[in-house]
Amino acid sequence: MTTIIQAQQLDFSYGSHQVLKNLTLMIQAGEIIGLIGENGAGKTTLLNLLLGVNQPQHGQLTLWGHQPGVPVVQTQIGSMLQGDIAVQGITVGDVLKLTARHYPAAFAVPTLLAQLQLTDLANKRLTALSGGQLRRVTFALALVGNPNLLFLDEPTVGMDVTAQRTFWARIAALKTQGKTIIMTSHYLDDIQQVADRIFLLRHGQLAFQGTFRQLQDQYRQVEIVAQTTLAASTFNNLPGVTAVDLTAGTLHLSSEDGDGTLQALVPYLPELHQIVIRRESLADIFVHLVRGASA
Ligand SMILES: Nc1ncnc2c1ncn2[C@@H]1O[C@H](COP(=O)(O)OP(=O)(O)OP(=O)(O)O)[C@@H](O)[C@H]1O
Repeated sequence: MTTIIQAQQLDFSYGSHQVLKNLTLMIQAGEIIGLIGENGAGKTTLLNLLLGVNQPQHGQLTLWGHQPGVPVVQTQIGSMLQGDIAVQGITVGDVLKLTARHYPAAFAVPTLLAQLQLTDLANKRLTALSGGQLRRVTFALALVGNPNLLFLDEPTVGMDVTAQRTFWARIAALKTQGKTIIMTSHYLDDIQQVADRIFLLRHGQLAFQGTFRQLQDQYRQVEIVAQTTLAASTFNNLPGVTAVDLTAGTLHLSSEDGDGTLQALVPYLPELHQIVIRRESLADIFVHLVRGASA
């Protein structure tokens, strides 16, 4: 495996506000990394360090063994940041052609436009695009250079359902081509589906890095859902139960001891119907982690 990104003990502050603390991470070629965390956790700040927009005050950061921001690195990176694109009076086709010139192995613009279903917008000026159309064009700008490494910050925000499907199909294709992708998103179901590894930033520190399966194993939460006429208080003190929600006859139990909770539920089975037991999703675990951190 080829290591593309290596960061050791990175610290970054805006003035006296320390945003990233002691970050150490390594990313291999071909990985899709889901970078998640609450608003303000430091995700965009980390992407900006990787792009060389800002420099860490402490620690080492290299991409392909080079400093961030140097030309040999930049020509291998495509990025789609939040509020990225300076809207100008030029057309979609022209801005893509201009961007493509900076890359040694760029795509032919008409081909890329067709793949991303943007051909109809080719002659439109950027100023005439809707918010969602502008996001789709920004994704095209990230891809046009045929880069090996992509930074995508909240890429699907504002995209309609069709555009999101085109986006995810493209991500799947990029993965089979061995591209490396670091993506932030608050749509955790999507991250759970696509990411090889998840990096969870909490208050500027990496609270977790690993596969979703490893995260599930670490936080052995299960969710038990059932229909019942029993009161919520029946379940509060059962072994392992960490949360009880009973709304309109539907019970949701979170448990950190699935076996223990299920055994304790046996006496209540006659009054529990349509029982479903499932391991928690990334979104569920995220809420527990964030709640735990602020408790
Ligand atoms: N240019 C800046 N100057 C000063 N502080 C900043 C600047 N940019 C970001 N911050 C602060 O740094 C912290 C991390 O911000 P960052 O944008 O990295 O968070 P994020 O995880 O990307 O959040 P979100 O999910 O809301 O996009 C926040 O407290 C933010 O207020």
